[in-house]
Amino acid sequence: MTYVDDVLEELKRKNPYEPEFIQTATEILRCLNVVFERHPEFQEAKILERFLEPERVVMFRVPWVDDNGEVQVNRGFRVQFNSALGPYKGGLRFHETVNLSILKLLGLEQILKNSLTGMSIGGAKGGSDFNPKGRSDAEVMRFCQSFMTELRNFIGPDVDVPAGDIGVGLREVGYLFGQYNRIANRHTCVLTGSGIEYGGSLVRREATGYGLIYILEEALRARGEFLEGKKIIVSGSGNVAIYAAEKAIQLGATVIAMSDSKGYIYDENGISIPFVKHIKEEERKCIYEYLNDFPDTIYKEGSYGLWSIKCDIALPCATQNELDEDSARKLIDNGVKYVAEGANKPSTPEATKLFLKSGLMFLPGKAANAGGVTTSVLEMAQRSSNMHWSFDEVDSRLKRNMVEIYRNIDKMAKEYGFEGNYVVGANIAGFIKVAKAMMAQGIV
Ligand SMILES: NC(=O)C1=CN([C@@H]2O[C@H](COP(=O)(O)OP(=O)(O)OC[C@H]3O[C@@H](n4cnc5c(N)ncnc54)[C@H](OP(=O)(O)O)[C@@H]3O)[C@@H](O)[C@H]2O)C=CC1
Ligand SMILES: N=C(CCC(=O)O)C(=O)O
Repeated sequence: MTYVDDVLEELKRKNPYEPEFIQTATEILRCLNVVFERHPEFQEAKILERFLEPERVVMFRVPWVDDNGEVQVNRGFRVQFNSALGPYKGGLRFHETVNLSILKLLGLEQILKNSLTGMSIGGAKGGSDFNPKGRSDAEVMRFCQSFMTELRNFIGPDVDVPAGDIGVGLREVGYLFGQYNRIANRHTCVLTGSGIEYGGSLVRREATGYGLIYILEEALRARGEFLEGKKIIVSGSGNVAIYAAEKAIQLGATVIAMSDSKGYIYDENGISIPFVKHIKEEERKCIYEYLNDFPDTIYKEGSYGLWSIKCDIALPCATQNELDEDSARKLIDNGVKYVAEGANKPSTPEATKLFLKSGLMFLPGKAANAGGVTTSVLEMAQRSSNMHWSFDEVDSRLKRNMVEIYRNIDKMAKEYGFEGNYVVGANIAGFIKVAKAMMAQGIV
């Protein structure tokens, strides 16, 4: 048994009811054995034991009243995982599946993702089991106001700066922002992904999706390949999926399928992103509505079948564990050459293992979807300096950062003898920077 094996066994014992957290911790730790061979000092200082224990977890009651006058009660969380590199930074997720295990998975991933950006930000994640889908604007507002009334005790520009994630878009960030300003009486950068008119940054809405394509484009370029003419399937049709599809099409690819939680649409000639935007961003409806304007499009219920469509590139942009081993096998058998994760941990460990074994180019989410948090930090920089950069200025900084992330994980993978394995490259590159910061700051 290695040091990592011992730590993992103890982690499973201490967290017996957190399968999602253990799943992602296992993947990360399996990449780190080689690090501890070169850095025995990390083991002496118990860096790994401290890295895997959140610095703080808050859980709180969120009472609110629905449009029928009925009292509702939800549960809110903020997992402030690691601040060795700077103030906590990470999204808020509103979805009925939210629980501590999933938020610790996301928080652990966020530490490494934020480290890979090269920016001075720690890792956190939060949210609630509240599902905004089907709720009126007034109900979403009342929920957000109640949620922020409690969360504001734990966040701040130099402490913890949340942002959006599943179920938390421009509308939700606006209500959260308004409530914070009202009760804290401070107009400060306490949330990113805000509206442009009240201090938000251009490109933040597009950033995760655009950044995914920028890092994919760099990986293709390194192989003498281009997006031009490639057929792409994208899971999800939310913020990340829409803007990944938009940028891929701008660069000459064809997006032939997209999904939501109810089903997927497929058109070999290409999906109209402006119409998907209209359905999802403006009307907040199901992707099935796409057939109203494009009746020849194929629609299938259930998002799972999406992965059986033949494509060159697969971009899972919906949610964790949406792409399992069977789906990975279908993609590989159909000749997929590139997989880049827009979502957080969308590929199961078995699917990831199969992708890596098959030799295709696989970019893990902690590197590939870091464009969102990168641009969140650009938003913080603009707000603190009361500047407002142009779209092109922010977009070029985003692109540069995604290229840098790719080069860093590629270099680290080679340095540790795992050339082309970007899961190892990302986990080692992200971890070493955090570990060195933790060593420098003593036993805290
Ligand atoms: N927003 C951001 O800044 C970032 C987000 N991410 C990650 O990207 C992913 C998508 O987030 P985002 O686009 O912001 O979220 P959105 O809420 O905007 O969109 C989520 C999309 O995924 C679909 N979806 C949600 N749950 C499931 C499910 N269980 N099965 C199938 N489809 C599902 C939704 O379908 P439906 O419309 O039917 O609900 C929707 O199309 C998440 O993993 C998130 O953590 C990563 C980095 C940054
Ligand atoms: N949801 C996000 C965005 C986090 C942020 O912009 O602070 C993520 O990186 O998963």
